[in-house]
Amino acid sequence: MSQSPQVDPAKLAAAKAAVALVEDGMRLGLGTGSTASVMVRELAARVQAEGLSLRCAATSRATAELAESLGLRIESLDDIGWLDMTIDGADEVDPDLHLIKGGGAAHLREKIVAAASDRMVVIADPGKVVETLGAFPLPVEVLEFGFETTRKLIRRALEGLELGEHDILQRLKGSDPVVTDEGNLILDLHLEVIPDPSGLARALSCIPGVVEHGLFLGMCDLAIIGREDGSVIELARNDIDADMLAQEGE
Ligand SMILES: O=C[C@H](O)[C@H](O)[C@H](O)COP(=O)(O)O
Repeated sequence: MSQSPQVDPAKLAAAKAAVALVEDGMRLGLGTGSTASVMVRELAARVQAEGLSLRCAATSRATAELAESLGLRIESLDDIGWLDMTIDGADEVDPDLHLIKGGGAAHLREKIVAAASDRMVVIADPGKVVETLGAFPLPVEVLEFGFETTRKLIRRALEGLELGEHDILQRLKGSDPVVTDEGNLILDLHLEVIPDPSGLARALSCIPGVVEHGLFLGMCDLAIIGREDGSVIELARNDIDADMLAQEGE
């Protein structure tokens, strides 16, 4: 159940700090991705050591499989009903704690789980902290039906927001399309910068073939940024000094 020796010390520091927030009896959402996996391992170790009684919902099949392999029991979100806290990773975190998520194609389930939680705690390394969202391509989960039409409608929406011409690329694994846990496809929007995340989120949500986009706005309550030396910085909204964190990440 211990972490592998290669685990990133910054991710481990963030994961440990988040797991320290877990209390006996809590209902927890477990995120997806490499940082969330480190957290799931830390959580399983704490549960085993302290005999904590938790109810856990997973944000992906991969997380459910990992958690169960470590002895954590996973229940459906609907059976649990509501969660005290979700701990998840992110691809980008801005000074308002707005996020880009979905680098692992799990943002749809992640958003549903986060929305059903009293508190969303994000764990990340300093490289995820940005002044403005958008360098990480924004994942958008879309239906297979009318896939190219949806891509055109997204392009039109970007033009309407004066975001100009940008690559909107289908996510592939090798030469095969990435298919999400819900059986949908992913388009990655290479925007470089998103000056108005709320406007873009609204525009994308209006497109019928869009199932969910990876902008998490106003959902994150606390970001725990791990550092290589094992310490962490905890950020509430408007607390982020991206330059300082970037220097520490070098
Ligand atoms: O779809 C995946 C999730 O949103 C992940 O939480 C996000 O991509 C961060 O993953 P990682 O911790 O591997 O960088």
